[in-house]
Amino acid sequence: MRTLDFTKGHGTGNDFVLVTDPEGELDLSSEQIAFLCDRRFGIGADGLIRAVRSRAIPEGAAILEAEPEAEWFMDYWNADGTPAEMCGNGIRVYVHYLIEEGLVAPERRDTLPIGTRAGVKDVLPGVSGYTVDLGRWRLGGEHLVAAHGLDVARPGLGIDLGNPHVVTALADAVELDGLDLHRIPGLDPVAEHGANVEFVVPEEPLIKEGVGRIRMRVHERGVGETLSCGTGTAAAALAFRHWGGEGMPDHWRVDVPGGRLAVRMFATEEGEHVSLSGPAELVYRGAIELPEL
Ligand SMILES: N[C@@H](CCC[C@H](N)C(=O)O)C(=O)O
Repeated sequence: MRTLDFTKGHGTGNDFVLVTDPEGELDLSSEQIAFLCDRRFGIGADGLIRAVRSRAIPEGAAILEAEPEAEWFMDYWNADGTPAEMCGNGIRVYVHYLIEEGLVAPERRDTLPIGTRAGVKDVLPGVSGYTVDLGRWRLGGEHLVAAHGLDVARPGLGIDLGNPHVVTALADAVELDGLDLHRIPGLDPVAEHGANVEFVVPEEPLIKEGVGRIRMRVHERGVGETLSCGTGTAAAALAFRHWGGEGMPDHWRVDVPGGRLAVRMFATEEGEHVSLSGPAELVYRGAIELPEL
């Protein structure tokens, strides 16, 4: 058995095990990752983030050719041991971790470019949290979404933020609170690579002082229901703006069971980007015996 040092962190209750592996020497299997994320037998988390230098992981080495500044790569794994392209809460926690561990130099504390499987994302440390530019997004197809607690399947809109989402609007808070997300929502048609499924309702009023306000619950691909999903909140805000049409704001406040996140859409030379702002916390450090699974 090996001993693995780890740090536990979260962003609005979406929690992660973080491990440092600068030279890419830690060969964690999917089973070991699922063990570490298990809340009864392991540490417990929604996902695992390996801090690895971009040059030490094949996906990162490819990124470095275009973005030599992206020294660090967020190697993100869901709790079931499957890799994911992006994590909006995880990347804020990851940058906080890099800073606290002294893995990035103080003069690099402006915008930090981070390699991910969904390309390089710029993260900006702020006074009360971090803002990540999630980059370009794409509208996808329509699905019918079935979930326990809903009488009939509802329409859902596919949105790609590097990772896949399907967003469904519900009638009201009673319907949202009545959902049982222990079981995976059904999608028709099925999403080719699976999807994170967001259920959303408007707050009353929907728009206040130029800010759109919605509430969301999520079933994450590879995890189950989580207290928050950063890319999911961006997808939910984008879907609501799309459905609302003219007059919808570019600033959104999204309440999730674990807290509150801010989403903003803004123009860039390459087209519209969407950003996500919110807190990042590190809560404890420890060491665990890692079984050879
Ligand atoms: N919680 C994350 C998303 C993590 C990955 C997701 N489960 C997937 O498989 O795409 C977030 O904050 O964005």
